[in-house]
Amino acid sequence: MTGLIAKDIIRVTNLHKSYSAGQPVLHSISFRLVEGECLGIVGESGSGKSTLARCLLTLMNWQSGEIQFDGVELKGLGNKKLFQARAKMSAVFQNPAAALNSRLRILDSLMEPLDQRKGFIPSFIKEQTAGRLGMARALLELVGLPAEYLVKYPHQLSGGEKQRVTIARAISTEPAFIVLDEPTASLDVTTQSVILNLLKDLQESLGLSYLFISHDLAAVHFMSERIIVMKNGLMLEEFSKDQLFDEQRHGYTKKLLEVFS
Ligand SMILES: Nc1ncnc2c1ncn2[C@@H]1O[C@H](COP(=O)(O)OP(=O)(O)OP(=O)(O)O)[C@@H](O)[C@H]1O
Repeated sequence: MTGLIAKDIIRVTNLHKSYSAGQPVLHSISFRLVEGECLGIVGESGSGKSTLARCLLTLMNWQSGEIQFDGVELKGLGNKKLFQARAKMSAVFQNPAAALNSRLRILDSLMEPLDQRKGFIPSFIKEQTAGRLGMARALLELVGLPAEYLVKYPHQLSGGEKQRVTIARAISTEPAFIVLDEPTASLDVTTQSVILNLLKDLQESLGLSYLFISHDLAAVHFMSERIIVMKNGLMLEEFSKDQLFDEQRHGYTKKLLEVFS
């Protein structure tokens, strides 16, 4: 990236959010996420990470502040523009079992986003004449699953395999950015590390932009170039990966470091 000015994919300015009449759960949140980077957000349970993710994905409203996505202010967008913005975002959540319809074969769950965008072929699929089945095979191959899995149902897959499918689905439309909200929290330790490595490899090979959310500082440090620490809806600090162990880190960050595995 030397010599090039990276483009902002997300620019959040002074974001405030509260649920109904309750206490604010996000206070004055401001940050940017640039194209091709992984920005990590870490904080204990209840710090507001998922609320922030849901605002960015336009799954909920916020009271004040701006969220620009790819240069477009998201608040107040009409249906058509909102649909266009959402088509350029995707997400992988904690529980892959809930993300896959138990009555659909993997082929149909995997292809849901592409089925809605007839004629779109992701540029990373080399065989441009592959057809629906060919694209599905290529997507599974990208996440290390064999083509036989296309005819299986979710209950026939392990948690890690299911999460591979949701990752393949999330990248299938070549989104401008992907929210990864605790994508390994429901997996055993070995599978967590395999999935994190897969996500990192995909980011590097396809130039993906990630917002990676976790309560696990070690995972955030592994995945991210920059890290934001949140507590009680506030951004306590933001720093680059190599500054995590600096003496000047906030006491709360140092506490999170104590459980660094
Ligand atoms: N739908 C809701 N209605 C009211 N309050 C909510 C709602 N969702 C979350 N909250 C509250 O907002 C605060 C932030 O929750 P949020 O889920 O964003 O935190 P988090 O950091 O993602 O936590 P976790 O790591 O446990 O998922 C919490 O106090 C939570 O109780």
